Amino acid sequence: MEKTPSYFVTREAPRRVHAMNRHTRLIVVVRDPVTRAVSDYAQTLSKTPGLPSFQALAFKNTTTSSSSSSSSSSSTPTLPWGLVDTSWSAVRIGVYAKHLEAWLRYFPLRRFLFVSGERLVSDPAGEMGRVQDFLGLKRVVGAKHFYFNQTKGFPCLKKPEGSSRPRCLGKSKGRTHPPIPQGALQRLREFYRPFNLKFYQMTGQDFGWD
Ligand SMILES: Nc1ncnc2c1ncn2[C@@H]1O[C@H](COP(=O)(O)OS(=O)(=O)O)[C@@H](OP(=O)(O)O)[C@H]1O
Repeated sequence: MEKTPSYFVTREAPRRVHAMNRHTRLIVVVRDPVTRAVSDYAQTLSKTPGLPSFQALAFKNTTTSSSSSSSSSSSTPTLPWGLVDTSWSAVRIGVYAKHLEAWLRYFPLRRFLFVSGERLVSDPAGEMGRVQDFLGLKRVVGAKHFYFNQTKGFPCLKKPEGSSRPRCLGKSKGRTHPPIPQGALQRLREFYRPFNLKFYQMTGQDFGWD
């Protein structure tokens, strides 16, 4: 088993994984692409003080007002958040339908399991049940292995193997997200909507992100 999030969005990865073993089972954890973009930004921000704002990176030609500087009153006003900048990786990675398209050229859909990032938090045992079934394993990990840690705000493991103490994921998982203007989030939501719908169609699963 290997976990490398960037495989999903790396052009050469499907061909190489297929060449290595065409029977490979592929598990993809996906969450709302808007929240994912903010999470990605929060991670970069924690390592890069002075990083431009989320909206400066997510949109091309950002203006903060809907009135353009154009002297012509008949000209179309500039949209507050401009065009979404798909060259920014935090935005690009969330276009799941595009990435999946590349993988489906090499692997049939039955080789994939799509895990909902939201349900992994709200119902970790349920999602882990699906993972075990998909891998053809006996259901060993279940509800009794998890508890909700109020301080962390996430589920944690009761007792990992070889330890008598509970264990949560590290500080870099489940960070507080910086505040982002509502309008910017709304604009991104609109941008992702058609891609999300395509992704639901491709996978036969509705992740409920809209
Ligand atoms: N149990 C539990 N504990 C803590 N965090 C949890 C858990 N389950 C899922 N998550 C979510 O995992 C997000 C971080 O995972 P990443 O995919 O960014 O990890 S990685 O950097 O790719 O390894 C992290 O995203 P952020 O909340 O944005 O930090 C969490 O929301």
